[in-house]
Amino acid sequence: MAISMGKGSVGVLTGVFIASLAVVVAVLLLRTYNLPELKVAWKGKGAPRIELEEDEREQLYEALKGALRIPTVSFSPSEQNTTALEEFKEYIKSAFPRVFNSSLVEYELVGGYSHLFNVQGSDNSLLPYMLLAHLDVVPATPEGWDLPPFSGEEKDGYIYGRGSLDDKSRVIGILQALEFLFKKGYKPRRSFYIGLGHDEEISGRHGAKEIVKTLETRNVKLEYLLDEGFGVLDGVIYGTKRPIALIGVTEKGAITLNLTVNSPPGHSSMPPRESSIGILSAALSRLEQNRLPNLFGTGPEGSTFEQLANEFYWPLNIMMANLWFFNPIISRLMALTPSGNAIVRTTTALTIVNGGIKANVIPATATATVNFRLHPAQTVEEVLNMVSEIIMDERVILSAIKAFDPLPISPYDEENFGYQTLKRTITDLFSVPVAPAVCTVNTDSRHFVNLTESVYRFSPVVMTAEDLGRVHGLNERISREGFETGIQFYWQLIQNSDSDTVPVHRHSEL
Ligand SMILES: CCCCCCCC/C=C\CCCCCCCC(=O)N[C@@H](CCC(N)=O)C(=O)O
Ligand SMILES: [Zn+2]
Ligand SMILES: [Zn+2]
Repeated sequence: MAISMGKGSVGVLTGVFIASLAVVVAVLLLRTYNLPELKVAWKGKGAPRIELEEDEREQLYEALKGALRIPTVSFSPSEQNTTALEEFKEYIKSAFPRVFNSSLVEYELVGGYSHLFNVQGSDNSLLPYMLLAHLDVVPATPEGWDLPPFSGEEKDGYIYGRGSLDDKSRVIGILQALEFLFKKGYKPRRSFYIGLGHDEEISGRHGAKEIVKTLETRNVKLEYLLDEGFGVLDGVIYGTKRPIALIGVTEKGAITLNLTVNSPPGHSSMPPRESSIGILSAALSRLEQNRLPNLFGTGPEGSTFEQLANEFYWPLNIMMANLWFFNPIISRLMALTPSGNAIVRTTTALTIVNGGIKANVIPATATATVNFRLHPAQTVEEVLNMVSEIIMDERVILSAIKAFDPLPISPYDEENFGYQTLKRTITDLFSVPVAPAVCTVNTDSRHFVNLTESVYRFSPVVMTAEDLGRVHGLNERISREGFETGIQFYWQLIQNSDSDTVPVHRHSEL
């Protein structure tokens, strides 16, 4: 039976369609332009800036350069340069005499080479907080560097060296800020700890974990903890109008999975139809081709982009403010770049492969290692199940040598003392918007979740995409100005943390 419509019905349908479209557009625009301003001004005064004399300024650069010259390299989980770790102990003692000799500081060595400082405040009713950093670095050879990686040399206003970003500038920055504070007669009201791990680059088992055990035996609870993170990102997030500070409120989980295939060895002149290397390669290829699902918006990354919506150029601002509508497009766009892809899903990285001993021998065994970084909405168990389904071959033996779930999401509401104190200090110093984010790499802070629910990751420096490539890469360096600003940050954060109340915003002035 044919359905016929009169001219009138068509007109009504068109009218309904146009009205619906208008409603959708109105909602999109309202949500975009009614977003609260990112608040960047605060009630009351924050800590004033440090005023440095010229000799003090030189002293802080020299302190960093000296630290960069000590090659505290973590080569592998079982090999560290312990001579350098010993030297580093003596170095910080001589570079920061006020910190080590103050009657307000209890200092102890933990796990052989890690350092724990307890700075006594005057008000025991306030929970202490903790600043965490690590003094070990990944290896570096001089090839490809403009200046040798362990020379601490300077060029065009930049101090070069392995660790100048990750993470010796924070180690030295925190100690230097405290040294200056003591020099000016500062006495903290709130107690705090400084923890300097010596094996973060190889999991923190003997450093950060031992610090945690030490504090746990003393029943210590923390108001908040701050460790390394991405910092103030300039031009890194596509489509943003100005630099953005991201505070890591969680970090991705991780699995290191070994794959092994055994098959009968033999002469290469009579190869089997399938060899251990062939079976393994097919499994690896399936893993790389079948990425785990795009989960954009199911973890705190949705909040990051919604909170930052006003910071994007048109039309991205409308899309970010309305993820309920544009999620399918944004999630696909994000997956196009490696850094965006790391945010939207559990990533799969093939990192080690081994097999074969001689050109005319069919090997008995082939092995590989795959490193997964887990999206906050997934667990180790779920990912391992998905991986087995993708490989679908019982000849491939799977064994997880390291696995942990994504870290809990730390609070970032207006009542949280740690988050708001950090946010205030960042906005006072850098005058940029601040948003919560997922940290896509792992840090020592993950060992501290039993001591506080408020674990944050933020490094006080402006980073471009090029700078991010220098972390663990070539020509790692920090500008003189960037380093000094970082010290300002800790100088102010320590004083702002003395407050017993949560900082309160007032309307944006930027
Ligand atoms: C005065 C202060 C100046 C501050 C300057 C700080 C500059 C830092 C800028 C960026 C740092 C980026 C942070 C990178 C963290 C990388 C962490 C990492 O690689 N973790 C490993 C952990 C490995 C493990 N075994 O656990 C990883 O995720 O693989
Ligand atoms: Zn680091
Ligand atoms: Zn590192």
